[in-house]
Amino acid sequence: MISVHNISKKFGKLQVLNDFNLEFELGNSYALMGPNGSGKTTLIKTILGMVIPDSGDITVGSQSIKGDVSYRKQIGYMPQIGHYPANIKIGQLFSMMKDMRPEIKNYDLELVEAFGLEEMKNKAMGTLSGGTRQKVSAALAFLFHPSILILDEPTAGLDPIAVELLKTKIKKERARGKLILITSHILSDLEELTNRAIYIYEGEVFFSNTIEELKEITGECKFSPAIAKLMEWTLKKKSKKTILNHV
Ligand SMILES: Nc1ncnc2c1ncn2[C@@H]1O[C@H](COP(=O)(O)OP(=O)(O)OP(=O)(O)O)[C@@H](O)[C@H]1O
Repeated sequence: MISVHNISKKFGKLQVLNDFNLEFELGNSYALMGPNGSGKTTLIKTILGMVIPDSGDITVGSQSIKGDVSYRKQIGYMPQIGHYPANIKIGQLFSMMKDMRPEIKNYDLELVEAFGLEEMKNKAMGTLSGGTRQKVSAALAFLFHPSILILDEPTAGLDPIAVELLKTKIKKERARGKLILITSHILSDLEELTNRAIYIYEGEVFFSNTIEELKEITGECKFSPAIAKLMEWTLKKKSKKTILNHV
């Protein structure tokens, strides 16, 4: 469904993505992991066309993302931090989004209802708490029944009740055969929500396979120690590089 072919991206001298090749299929849920600053958000923004890669191509369905942006209609995106005009009210924001997709008559309002956003429709976005703003971002991501959901740290800043509501919704959509891509540093959430793991480190894809395979190659039967071992391996790789650089 999404094919990432030989994508590279530098910011100044920093090589953030170095020749990335990844395949994302419908019906799978992907945990995108890596240390802070390893390029997770950059990869997501490249898929969304918000960051232009230096080389390579991405296809969504059979459509290249270069040029025609209509592929984005298939994607629901929940950003790490949602930026909205301060004066716009929650209700107005949803109306505006609906006006942008007049062809869609049937909305997914499950999260709007679960989070009680209808009752807050007259509150201005600029007055909302961080968590409420996250609830709005989550509800917008699901609004048009997209077949692909890209969720950048979706549970960060949400209270425990909202976290459970959102996780239930993500699992429901996964069961419906959607493609879900999640970044998070909360391993228990990733273990619960995903079946495939991608670990990126220093601009490269260090691991991309099923969580079962991850457990097998690390010799760990639980997700969290398996990730810890992957991280150890990346650090060893780093120290080996450092030693070689000093020779
Ligand atoms: N527009 C930009 N201009 C310059 N540097 C950038 C830009 N966007 C990202 N970077 C840099 O690229 C690197 C990767 O950032 P990115 O946000 O993709 O990391 P991340 O893996 O999502 O991190 P985190 O886990 O902290 O959210 C960082 O060093 C960041 O400072």
